[in-house]
Amino acid sequence: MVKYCNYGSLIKLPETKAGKLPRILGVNSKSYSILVNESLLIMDFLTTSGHKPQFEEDGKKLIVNAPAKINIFLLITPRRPDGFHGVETLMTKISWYDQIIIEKTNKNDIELICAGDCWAPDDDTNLVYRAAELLREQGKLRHGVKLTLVKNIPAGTGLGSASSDCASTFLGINRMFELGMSDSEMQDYCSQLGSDIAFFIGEPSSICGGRGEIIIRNIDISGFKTLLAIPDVKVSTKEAYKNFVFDKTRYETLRKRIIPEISEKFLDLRPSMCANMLENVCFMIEPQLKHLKECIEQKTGFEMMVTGSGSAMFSLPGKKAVFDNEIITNVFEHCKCKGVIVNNNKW
Ligand SMILES: C[C@@](CO)(OP(=O)(O)O)[C@H](O)COP(=O)(O)OP(=O)(O)OC[C@H]1O[C@@H](n2ccc(N)nc2=O)[C@H](O)[C@@H]1O
Ligand SMILES: Nc1ncnc2c1ncn2[C@@H]1O[C@H](COP(=O)(O)OP(=O)(O)O)[C@@H](O)[C@H]1O
Repeated sequence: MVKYCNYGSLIKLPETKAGKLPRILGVNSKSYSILVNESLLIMDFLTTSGHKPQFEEDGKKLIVNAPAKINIFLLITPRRPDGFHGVETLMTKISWYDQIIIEKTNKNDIELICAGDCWAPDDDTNLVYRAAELLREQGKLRHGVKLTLVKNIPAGTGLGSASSDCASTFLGINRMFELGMSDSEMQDYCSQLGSDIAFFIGEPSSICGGRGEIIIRNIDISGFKTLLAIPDVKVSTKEAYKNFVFDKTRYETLRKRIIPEISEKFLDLRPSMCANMLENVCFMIEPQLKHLKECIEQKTGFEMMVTGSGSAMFSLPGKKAVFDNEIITNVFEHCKCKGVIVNNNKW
């Protein structure tokens, strides 16, 4: 069976034992094949992902598009008494989406189906399930609901897809069941389930503080295009924070450079606004990512930076730069990594 999708083509290999084969199985000039569970995924080295609306209706189904994010800057402060680190971050949503399809059912429970090219847990640890469960516990959701998660964005890449899926589930259930919850009510629920979930309820770009759950202010960012590198490696957020060592001098230097740059409400993003205090930890956990960054930078001339706790990286080459798809495809083929070109998300 071959399935075509924007992330690649999926060929089911029912006889194959997943653990016995290498991760990258073959490479040609436009694509490469890797083994995911028991399926062979044929990936184009470079794809583009365009803008989608937040909600789409399909008969009785509501489709919610859940955008990924990048952290333009991510400053981390020392561990707090509650075990979390403080953060100061500018997050912006991008035009690459998972989807949550919501349907009413007559059964008095929550059903979760995981579909799409990428893995997500298909049990009650999935943040899509947990959002619906929390609304049931709170007495807000009184119907049965079927939730189908179409997972296009790989987890553990710092693109926030699990968090976005969760926020989108609150938004979708609120809309479909006419619960009348305000954004701030939903953001309170989001904060109970994770640190950077509340951001996805709100505006396209925000500076967030606290452990990530406090939206300090929204910022209008002018349209941008960014090149994402999506390595075939995951980095756990928990592991990244566990290994983080606070460097006061570095924090103060970065803060002095970045904060004056973002004093205005309307911003043209520039590479000088980018910094990520988790990048070194990410490279310590997965050293091949540092080599990958160097490889892409050397071949494209674009500076790449890790988003969140990694493993994905992005480049902001500036307004006038043009991405030459053929050159980038060659670079990603050489560096054995997937690239996605995306825009800013408009909502
Ligand atoms: C690093 C960031 C940057 O935007 O994004 P991702 O890389 O995950 O996308 C976020 O801070 C991630 O937020 P989120 O993914 O919601 O993390 P959570 O589920 O709340 O936390 C997972 C674990 O990371 C640690 N953690 C998380 C946030 C924080 N401010 N300090 C921490 O020490 C805690 O050990 C926690 O148990
Ligand atoms: N809807 C979901 N999609 C993917 N992963 C999920 C989802 N819900 C819960 N998870 C869990 O969250 C982990 C990914 O979280 P995290 O590392 O913070 O992601 P990211 O770095 O991509 O933002 C997964 O390994 C998985 O255990």
